Amino acid sequence: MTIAMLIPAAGVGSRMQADRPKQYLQLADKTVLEHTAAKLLALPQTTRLFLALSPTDPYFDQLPLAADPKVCRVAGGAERADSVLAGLMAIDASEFPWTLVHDAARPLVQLSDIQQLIEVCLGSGQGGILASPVRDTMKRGHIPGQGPSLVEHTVERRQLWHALTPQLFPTLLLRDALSRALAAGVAITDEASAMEWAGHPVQLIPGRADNLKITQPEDLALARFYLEQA
Ligand SMILES: Nc1ccn([C@@H]2O[C@H](COP(=O)(O)OP(=O)(O)OP(=O)(O)O)[C@@H](O)[C@H]2O)c(=O)n1
Ligand SMILES: C[C@](O)(CO)[C@H](O)COP(=O)(O)O
Repeated sequence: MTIAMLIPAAGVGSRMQADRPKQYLQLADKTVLEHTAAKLLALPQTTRLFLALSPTDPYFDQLPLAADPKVCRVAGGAERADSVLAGLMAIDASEFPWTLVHDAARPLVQLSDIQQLIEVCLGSGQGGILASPVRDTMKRGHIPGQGPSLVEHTVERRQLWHALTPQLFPTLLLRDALSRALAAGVAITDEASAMEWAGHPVQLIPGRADNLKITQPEDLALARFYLEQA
C-alpha cells in the first residue's frame, strides 16, 4: 500500500447554478462523483479511497458507492484546501507515504494519464501534477463579473499550463505544507501551490485537455460529449 486516493467532494458547486452540488448531477448512467470514484477505484494501486464530503451531505448515502469497503469518508471543510487537509489528517502516512488528490468534478480523467503521473512521481521521488499547455492567447484584464474593461496586456503563453488533477505528493510533505500555508493565510487553490509556497519541487506532467473540471452549466454537455467519444 503506497498511495492514498483522496477526492475532495464537499463543494456546493455555486458556479454550476444547479439544484444540487455538481458532483451529484447525473452524467450519462451515474453521477459525476460515481464516474470519478470509479476511475480511481479502477487503479490497481487503490486500496483506500478517502472522500471528503460535506458534513451535511444528504446525497452520498443514496449511492451504491457508499457501501464500497475501500471508501473512507472524511468531513470536508469550508474551502477545497480545507477539505484536502481534512483528508490528509485522516491518512496514515506510514501506511500511505504518497497521496493522490483528484477533484470529484473531473470525471473524464484517463487512467493512462494517472498511471503516467504515478510512474513519474514515484520514479523520481518528487511530487507532480497533471497539466495541459495553454492553447489560447492569454490576456490580463478585469476580474470576471466586475464589468467591462480593456485588456491590460497579452501574457506570453509558451510557458503557461493549466493545472489539472490528480496531483500526487508525499503525504507528510503535503500535509505539512498545506497546514502551514493555510495557517499563514496563503490563498491555496491546488495542492501544488502549497508545495510551491513551502519550497518543494512540483513536476508538470502533460495530461489530456479533455480532463475537464465540471464548473459551469455548459460543462456538463461537453462532459457528456467527451464521454460518448470515449
Ligand atoms: N469546500 C470545498 C470546496 C470544493 N471542494 C471540491 O473541490 C473540487 C474542485 O472545486 P470547485 O470546482 O471549485 O467546486 P465547488 O467549490 O463546488 O464549485 P464552486 O466554486 O462553483 O462553488 C470539487 O470536486 C469540489 O467538490 C471540496 O471538497 N470542498
Ligand atoms: C485543483 C484545480 O482543479 C486545479 O486546476 C483547481 O485549482 C480547482 O479550483 P476550484 O476553484 O476549487 O475549482
